[in-house]
This record gives sequence, C-alpha cells and structure tokens, in this order.
Amino acid sequence: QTAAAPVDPNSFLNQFEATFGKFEGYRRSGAKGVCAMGEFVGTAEARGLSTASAFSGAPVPVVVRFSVGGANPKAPDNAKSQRNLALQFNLPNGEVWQMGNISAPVFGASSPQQFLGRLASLQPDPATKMPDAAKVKAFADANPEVLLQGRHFASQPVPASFGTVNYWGVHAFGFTNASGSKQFGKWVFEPVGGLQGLTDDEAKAKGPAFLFDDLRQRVKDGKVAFNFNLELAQAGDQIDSATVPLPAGRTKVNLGMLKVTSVAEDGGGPCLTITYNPMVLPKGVEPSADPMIAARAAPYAVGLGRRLTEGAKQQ
Ligand code: HEM
Repeated sequence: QTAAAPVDPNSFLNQFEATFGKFEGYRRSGAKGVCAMGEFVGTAEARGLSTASAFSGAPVPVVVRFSVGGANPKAPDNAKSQRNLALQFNLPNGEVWQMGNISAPVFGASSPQQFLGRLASLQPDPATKMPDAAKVKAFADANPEVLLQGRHFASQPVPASFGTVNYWGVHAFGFTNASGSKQFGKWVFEPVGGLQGLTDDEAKAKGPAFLFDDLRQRVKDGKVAFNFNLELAQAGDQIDSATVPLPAGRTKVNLGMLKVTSVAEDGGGPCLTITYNPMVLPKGVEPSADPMIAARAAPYAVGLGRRLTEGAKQQ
C-alpha cells in the first residue's frame, strides 16, 4: 500500500477507540465541546479571490463548535493541549460550508496511513495500560513529522479562552474568482482581541473546567470574534501537506470576520447531531491535493453514525 492509500473509516474509528478509549455518545475526537452561534461577514478582498457566497458581504449565520482535543469528554481545560473551532456556514439557497480548525499550524500526520500508524503506535499495552514507549519511538523515528503538532502545543501557554487562540485549517484550499483565476492558500482564524495565554500558576488556579463559562461571559460582553485570514501560496510552495505550513511571510488576506453571538447550554445545541466534514465546500472553494482532506469525510460520517446510535452527547 502506498502512503496515500485510503483507510477504511471503521478501521479509523476502531483505532481511535482502542487508543483513546470509547466514550459512548461522544465525538471520538474533540469530545468535550460546546455549541455556539455566530455571524460571518466577508470582505471585498475575499470577493476578489472567490465567488463563494460566504463572501458576499451580507451576514451569514454560522453553527460554531468549540472543543478541547481528544476523545475524553472530561479532558482538562488547563493543559497545553489542542483547542478546536469547527464551523458550518449556512449559505443562501441551502448551500453549506463546513470546516474543523485546530489550534496548531500543522496536524500530526500527512497521510491517512501515517495517521492510522501513529494512532496504533500510541495504543495502550493491555498489561501496563500505557503506550509501549519503544513502539511510540520507533514509529516517530520513522515518521518525524508526527511530532510537530505536539511540539507546537508544548511551546505555547495554555489558552486563556476559546476566544484567545489561533485556529488553523492546516490544509490548502483553492479559491476561484469571477474571472476564473485560482489561488491556493491556507487559512487561520485569529482572535480580533489578540492572543491570551495563562502562566503555569494561572492555569493551575483555573482548574480543569473553566472554558465554557469563560466563553459565555466573553460572548455576552461581545468579545469573541475572529478574523478569517488566508495566507496565499506562491508558485513552488508545497500545498499538499497538513504537516508543512506555508513559508513564513506569505501575503495574508483578510476574508472577513466571524463574530460569536450566543452559546448553547451545556450538552445541547445545533452542533450536537452534525459532523464537520471539510469536503463540504461552497462553490468557489475547492480542496487541494492534500490527501488528508478527503480522508476525513468518511470517518466523520461513520463517527457521527456511531454516536447517534449510542445517543449523542457532549461535554
Ligand atoms: C484521516 C484523518 C482524520 C481522521 C480519521 C479524523 C477523525 C475524526 C473524527 C472521527 C472526529 C469526530 C467526528 C464526529 O463525530 O463528528 C474528528 C473531529 C475533528 N477533527 Fe479530525 N480526523 C482526521 C484529520 C483531521 C485533521 C487533519 C484535522 C485538522 C484540522 C482535524 C480536526 C478535527 C476537528 C477540529 C474535529 C472536531 C470537530 C467538531 O467539533 O465536530 N482532523 N476527527
């Protein structure tokens, strides 16, 4: 099998459960989360890059989900771990744009086979209930890019809020405008109010469950908004890998602003029974050749099927 060969979606779901545990009803990744509603307004610069109706300049409702990385619905909020921002833009005429963004500029694997191998290498040994250090090391030595995402989190403070950290799309997408010209780029959602992290002492004092209440307070104060920015790829840039960011200093275009307007009650809301499939794109935006984009579609659908069957839960 080549590195880019497809992986059966049930194999992915089974491996997630074997490695991280099975928490019935919860998303197998990003289990601890909360639904919110937002509004997006696109810019003239975005309209210059893409005909997508999301950029018309009229406000677009967005079904938002913030989550903490991992399969554990009790994952601590005060760890140097992943935060996620998943978005569904509800566009005119029933068109939909879905995406799931993470608080690192890179993902932990560049191909579905490599991701499955990494998850398998982390599977706890039945005797010790711990991953086998030699297996973990052997896989990482042979696939060094799987360590880049974790290194990013280790280098950053614990985010003070879901609303004060950057969320990257990590894949390149193509944007096509009215004259038919196509521009590839990688996007990042950057908090309008700037980044804010916690010192180690502050993180300890906050405890394991502060992010949802913090989000509610900041949204009430009108303080949670993100600039949707696109870094433009240049000829020769590698755009088919979720483990390779664009070179530093690429031109960044502001595509618009997402403002979070309300937060659902714990455990419910409009994001609970949907999945965020990055292949669900509006006309005017298309996937790059990054094999990880298409590889996400079926596992997300199967994951949704499993948790709906079990009784969908979150938090
Ligand atoms: C083949 C590769 C991947 C597999 C098999 C996979 C698997 C999954 C699964 C099963 C879920 C839960 C879906 C649900 O129940 O609705 C999920 C959620 C998520 N994944 Fe992935 N994933 C992959 C790649 C990625 C990549 C490259 C990113 C980087 C942006 C990413 C970001 C997310 C986010 C943000 C969520 C939470 C979305 C939400 O709140 O619903 N995943 N993933």
